[in-house]
Amino acid sequence: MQQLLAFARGSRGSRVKKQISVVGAVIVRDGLILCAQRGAQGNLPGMWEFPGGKIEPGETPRDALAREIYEELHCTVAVGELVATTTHEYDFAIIELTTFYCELLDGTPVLTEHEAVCWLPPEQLMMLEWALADVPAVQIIEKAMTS
Ligand SMILES: Nc1nc2c([nH]c(=O)n2[C@H]2C[C@H](O)[C@@H](COP(=O)(O)OP(=O)(O)OP(=O)(O)O)O2)c(=O)[nH]1
Repeated sequence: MQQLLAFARGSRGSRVKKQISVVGAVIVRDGLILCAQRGAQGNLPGMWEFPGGKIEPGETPRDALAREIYEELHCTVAVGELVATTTHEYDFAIIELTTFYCELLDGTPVLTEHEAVCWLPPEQLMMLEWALADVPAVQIIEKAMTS
C-alpha cells in the first residue's frame, strides 16, 4: 500500500500530473502561418496556439490532427512534415505537443472554439503571446522559414 501511495503521489505529496499528448497544425498559406487564440474560459485563456487537440486512443498523431482541424475549423488539411515534439509542464498538466506543417486543402477557417485567428509571416510570430508549450516550435518555424 505504501508503494502504491508513493507511486500515485509526487515527492512533495502532491498528486502526479496528467500527461497529455496533443497535436498542433502549422498551417502555411502563401508564406503566412495560421495562429489561433484560445477563448477566455478554461486553461491558458487568451493564449495563442496552433489549432489541434488531444490524440484519442488508437489514433496516429497525423490522423488526430486532420480530425481536430476538421472539427475545430471545418477545414481539410494535408498533414506534412514534423516540426517538433516538445514537453511543457503547466500547473494543470504536462503537455507533450507535436506540431506538423499542414497544407490547407479545402475550406476557410471557421471559429468554433477559438476567440480569433490570424495569418502572420514567420518573423512576426513572436509578437503574439504563445502558450509556453508552443514557444520552441515557434522558434523552429521562424528559423526554418526565414533562413
Ligand atoms: N490544440 C492545442 N493545444 C495546446 C497547444 N499548446 C498547448 O499548450 N496546448 C494545450 C492546451 C490544452 O490544455 C491541451 C489541448 O487540449 P484541447 O485542444 O482539447 O484543449 P481544451 O483546453 O479545449 O480541452 P479540455 O482540456 O478543455 O478538454 O494542450 C497548441 O498549440 N494547440
